[in-house]
This record gives sequence, structure tokens and C-alpha cells, in this order.
Amino acid sequence: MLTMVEMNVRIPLDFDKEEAERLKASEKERFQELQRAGKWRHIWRVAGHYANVSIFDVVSNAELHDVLTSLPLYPFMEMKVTPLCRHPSSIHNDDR
Ligand SMILES: O=C(O)CC1=CCC(=O)O1
Repeated sequence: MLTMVEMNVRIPLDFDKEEAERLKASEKERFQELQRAGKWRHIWRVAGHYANVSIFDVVSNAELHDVLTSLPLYPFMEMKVTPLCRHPSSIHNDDR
């Protein structure tokens, strides 16, 4: 099932800079692992914000929950989750 997730990252200004860089590096590693596994299908930066719009492909809401809460930056993210379904006019066979 495809799900759009809008993520806003809010690391407090007084948060330790080295720890923030470590978390960002871990986030990138986990993100690339989930991309390779086909779970995190797309990501776009929201221009002008420390935010992204992403598309996940998971088998259940429980899996989505596990994936999202596994992100190293999860404690610093606000998320909006929107379920998606195939548009009847789509020409893409992998939309589901
Ligand atoms: O930069 C972001 O929006 C947060 C993030 C998601 C995947 C990643 O590597 O960083």
C-alpha cells in the first residue's frame, strides 16, 4: 500500500551540534537502506523548509508505524500520514 508522509524536522536550536550531525548521518543510512528495500519509494525536499514529502510502499499500517518509528530523527519529526490509492487514469502499473 502506498502512503504519503509529510515530515517536518524540528531539532531544537540548543541541541548538541555533534549529536545532531550524528543523527542526520544515521538518518541518511536508514533512509538509503529503506530505499534499497523498496519501502521508501520517493522523497522530495519542501523548498525553503527542513521538511520532505515522501511516498512509502508498505504492506500494512503496522509496518508503516515500525518504519517511521525506526528513523533516527523520529523524535524530532512532526509527521502527517495520508493513505493513497491508484488513480483510475494512471498509466503506471506499479501504482497500487
Ligand atoms: O532531510 C530530511 O527531510 C529528513 C530526512 C529524511 C531522510 C533523510 O535522509 O533525511
